[in-house]
Amino acid sequence: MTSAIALEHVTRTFRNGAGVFDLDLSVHPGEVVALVGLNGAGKSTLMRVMLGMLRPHAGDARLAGSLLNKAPSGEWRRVGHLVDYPLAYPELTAQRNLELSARLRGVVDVDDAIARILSEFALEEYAGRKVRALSLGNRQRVGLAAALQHSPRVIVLDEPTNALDPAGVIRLRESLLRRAAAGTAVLVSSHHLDEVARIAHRIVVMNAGRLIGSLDPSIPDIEHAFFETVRLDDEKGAR
Ligand SMILES: Nc1ncnc2c1ncn2[C@@H]1O[C@H](COP(=O)(O)OP(=O)(O)OP(=O)(O)O)[C@@H](O)[C@H]1O
Repeated sequence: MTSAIALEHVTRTFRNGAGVFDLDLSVHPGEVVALVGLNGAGKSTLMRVMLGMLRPHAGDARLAGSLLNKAPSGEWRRVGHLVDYPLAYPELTAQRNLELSARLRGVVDVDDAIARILSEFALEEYAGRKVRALSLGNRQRVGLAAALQHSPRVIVLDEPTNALDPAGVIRLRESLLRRAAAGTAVLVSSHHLDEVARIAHRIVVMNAGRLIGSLDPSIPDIEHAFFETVRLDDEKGAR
């Protein structure tokens, strides 16, 4: 099966020597892959390379089998992502922001898509408010709504539960599980190990810019397994 999105031997470093090194990672349609790692491990950098926001120094990034710079625009329209900050114009209302982002993605029935996503993320009462006047969590909900309203076939979310309240976390979990069950490929990073264990088919561990192994989401003490994996890798590096 062609990967929905993939990195092959990707390296991208920064001037200070940090970055990501020789990464291989594929996410297939219908699969939820969680990316976990300590602060600075390289999760956001990996996602930025995967989305074409950073050009790799070595290796290839692919979308639906095509190199990113050759992927048809129709494939890009089927990508939904939230990396870094929610992409919203603060002076416009939540509704207007969703409308603009839906049009950019070629959504046909914009009103219908917005009504659905507002309900999915319980944003109806905030639709008419300017984004700058929303709470952090509600701004995050608007960012997620903008990333998901066009029913993407590939979803990449960097720490999407940041600032969400428990109800928001549950809504997002249900949304991602439903989308994956319908064939969408999902890559999500998080520091909440128990939460990702609930939704991920695979949990991939990053440390110091490398992928160092995977964790079985069904194991009982996922936090212990995570720290043990990182500790063993650090010990190897120190030898
Ligand atoms: N633009 C940049 N210039 C220099 N170094 C950078 C840049 N972006 C990231 N880095 C470095 O690359 C490494 C990986 O950062 P990255 O943000 O990908 O980690 P992360 O796993 O997403 O961390 P966190 O969990 O804190 O969000 C870090 O050491 C970071 O300081």
